[in-house]
Amino acid sequence: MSAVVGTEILAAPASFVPNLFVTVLFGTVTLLAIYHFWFQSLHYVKLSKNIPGPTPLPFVGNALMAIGVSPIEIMQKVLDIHKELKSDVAKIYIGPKLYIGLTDPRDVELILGSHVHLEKSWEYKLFEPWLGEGLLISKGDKWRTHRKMIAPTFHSSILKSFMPVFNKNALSLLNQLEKVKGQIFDVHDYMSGTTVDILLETAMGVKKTEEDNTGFEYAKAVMDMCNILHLRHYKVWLRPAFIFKWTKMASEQIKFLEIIHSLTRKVIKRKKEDYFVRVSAGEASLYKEAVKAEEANNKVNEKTENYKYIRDDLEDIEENDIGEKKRLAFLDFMIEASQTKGNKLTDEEIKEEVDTIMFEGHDTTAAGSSFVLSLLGIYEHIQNKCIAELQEIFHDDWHRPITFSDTLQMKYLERVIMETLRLYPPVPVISRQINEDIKLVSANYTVPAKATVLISQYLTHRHPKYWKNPTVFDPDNFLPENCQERHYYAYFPFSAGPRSCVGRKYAMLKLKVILASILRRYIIISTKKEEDFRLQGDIILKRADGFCVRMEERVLS
Ligand code: HEM
Repeated sequence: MSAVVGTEILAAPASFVPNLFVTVLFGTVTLLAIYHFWFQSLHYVKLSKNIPGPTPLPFVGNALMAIGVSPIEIMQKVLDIHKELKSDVAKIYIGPKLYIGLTDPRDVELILGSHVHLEKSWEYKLFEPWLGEGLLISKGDKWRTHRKMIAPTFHSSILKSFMPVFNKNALSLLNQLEKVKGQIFDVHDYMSGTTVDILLETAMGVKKTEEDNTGFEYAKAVMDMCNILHLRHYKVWLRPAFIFKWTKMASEQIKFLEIIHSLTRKVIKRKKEDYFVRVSAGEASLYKEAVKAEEANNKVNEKTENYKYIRDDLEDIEENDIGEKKRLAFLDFMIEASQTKGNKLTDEEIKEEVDTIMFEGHDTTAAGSSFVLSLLGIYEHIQNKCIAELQEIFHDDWHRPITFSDTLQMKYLERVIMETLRLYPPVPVISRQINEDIKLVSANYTVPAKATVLISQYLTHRHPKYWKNPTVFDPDNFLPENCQERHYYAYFPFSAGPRSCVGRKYAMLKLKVILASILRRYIIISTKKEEDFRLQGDIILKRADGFCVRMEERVLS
């Protein structure tokens, strides 16, 4: 009896297992089929069906291609996919989220030139613990009002007054470089520290003390933060906060943000103290005059806006310049604005904008100048042309401070910088959230609402249809006669249109002073060829192999 019972008991699971297996299999297939039909019925999926791209898997899309891939490899992987697809429009899915890459300038213009597609994509949200809702990320009215306040604080009339600070810091940089003369070293470390110091003294109006090493520490923390954000961008499983918080990176992020924010807090505190000292000494507020000047300026802009196609709001501000002396530098303006009755600028908003300007203003120029030096070290004939131009400008007075009008004569150096930013754009990709369908120009495709558009300066700047020898470093690409016929959106290292970089004139001026100062003192020699550069696009484009150069004293004949 017991044996029979035992047999019955044992026999039951044997027939039950296949049933369970079939049920689970059937259930899974049904769920997949429902998901598939639901997914295929989505507006953005239907509309983007014919756009080429790697085949996505259900649920995860193409996200798995990031598994085990290092930050250096991911850039190469994306470039390989682009090469394989041979298309100016390409799609990729991360889970159910659709990303569309555009490389043709005519399509790029539809996005960047528009006053509608201004919203940054979700990926920028990962910056929020660092930059809050600063200008880079904010949207709607907040972005518009802050942009109107901040853009004029980088106007040429203010930039001219920064020349002594640029010169002083360039000299201090030369003295630091003296210590590594004749050795192979990573020039990026020096460019980072110097650009932070310059930003603090110009845009923030805070003097650095000799023993202060915050510039270097800050720059290092920014680089480490960028590494984390980049990893979270492409390893999408690290995106959700509830997963990220259990990783080692989360505790590191807290440490890096403390270094970054303690500098910005210190800067704002010092500046506020200065302000109250000035006010208690009975000095008049410069803010009201500055606002009056800006309002008059904006009225002129409103009048022109109706009939003039505006490519870039900064151009407009330049054209309608008034009130040379009335403008205030960035942080002076923000502090004065916050203290003026009726102004709604809060302390938190000031902090967000200071963090944004400090980040955008230093890492980009540090990378840009390091690429210029690497390239000049490789192409000796181009470096010699720069020297010939500098000799024309400075004649026998080779060591005197550089003036604003000298920089206007540095046409060849300007072309070298522009060509460097073409091949190695410090911001290699930008993205936008699309909220309505956009019919493209380059091909018969529509970017559907809800897609995220990726626009890569790196790829468009090397587009063979728009550049003669796309991968050859040739500053003559920017001779006026060679620019005339080229599409305006074939080159946009500073982005373009209403959301373009507010600091681009500042950046160009600073780069000219720093680079001309280095070239006057040193011969630059690179230890590697361009094809040996190992690029890493972690938010800001860098050389993963380091920006290694050697500098020797220049003896002029
Ligand atoms: C070579 C140097 C620089 C390059 C290549 C560069 C590039 C860019 C690019 C591509 C954008 C658009 C980013 C996006 O849409 O995601 C941008 C935005 C911005 N940049 Fe720069 N930048 C440089 C220097 C600077 C400097 C020196 C400052 C300030 C001192 C600055 C401040 C900003 C700000 C505040 C924005 C956000 C503008 C907005 O969304 O309205 N940048 N920059």
